[in-house]
Amino acid sequence: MLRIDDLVVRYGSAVAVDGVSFEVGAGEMVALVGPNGAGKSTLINAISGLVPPHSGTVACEGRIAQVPEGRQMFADMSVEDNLLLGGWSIRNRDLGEVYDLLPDLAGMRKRKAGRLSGGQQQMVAVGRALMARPDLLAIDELSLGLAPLVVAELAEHLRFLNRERGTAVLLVEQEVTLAFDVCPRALVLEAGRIIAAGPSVELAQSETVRKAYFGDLAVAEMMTGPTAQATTEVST
Ligand SMILES: Nc1ncnc2c1ncn2[C@@H]1O[C@H](COP(=O)(O)OP(=O)(O)OP(=O)(O)O)[C@@H](O)[C@H]1O
Repeated sequence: MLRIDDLVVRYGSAVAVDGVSFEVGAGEMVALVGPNGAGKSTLINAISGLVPPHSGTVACEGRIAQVPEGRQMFADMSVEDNLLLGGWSIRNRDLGEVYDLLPDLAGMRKRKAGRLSGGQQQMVAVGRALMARPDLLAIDELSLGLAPLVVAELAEHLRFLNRERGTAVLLVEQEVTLAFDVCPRALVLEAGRIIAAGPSVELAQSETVRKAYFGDLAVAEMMTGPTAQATTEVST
């Protein structure tokens, strides 16, 4: 449903995304990981149309909605008003589906968004994106600044959305373990290029990926146990 071909994004003369190509199928959950400055946010912003590409194409069969880095709540507005802003582009004022999918939001709908916890705000940010009735949810850093238990709960909500509504997810995430756990397939970006791609369980086993990008994180053991086979394709 999403197809990226040879995408290049520049900031002046600096190349932030350097010839990236990949696809996300309908209802698929794909993680985009990589070190700081790799170009993850730039790539997701280009996919959402927030930054213009220098060259290449972004083709999407359905609607994309983004959950931005840092959540970007309208702090003085209520949760409900923040949600309604998410439906603005398609004139959707029906909050029912979002409250069905994320029932906690209904309970806090009159509260000011700025007074909520980080985890609650992230849930509002996801709900706000869902108001656009997206076929693909592009999430920039779900776990940013949140406690592990809160992140685990949000991840469960994502899996539920994907299962119940078939929403595809492109998850940009610093927390590699989380990203690999939530998304069956992953892309590893470095210096604007995809340097590895494949099933998350296999990427987690890749020595190259682990050593170069995730230090000593025992991602593989956490996900699959130490005996799983490494079959990932890694290009340099
Ligand atoms: N608005 C901008 N103007 C100029 N350069 C930028 C801008 N935004 C990002 N960059 C640069 O583009 C490169 C990619 O940045 P980007 O934020 O996309 O990476 P990232 O992988 O999301 O990093 P992080 O995980 O730290 O958010 C970096 O070198 C960054 O300094």
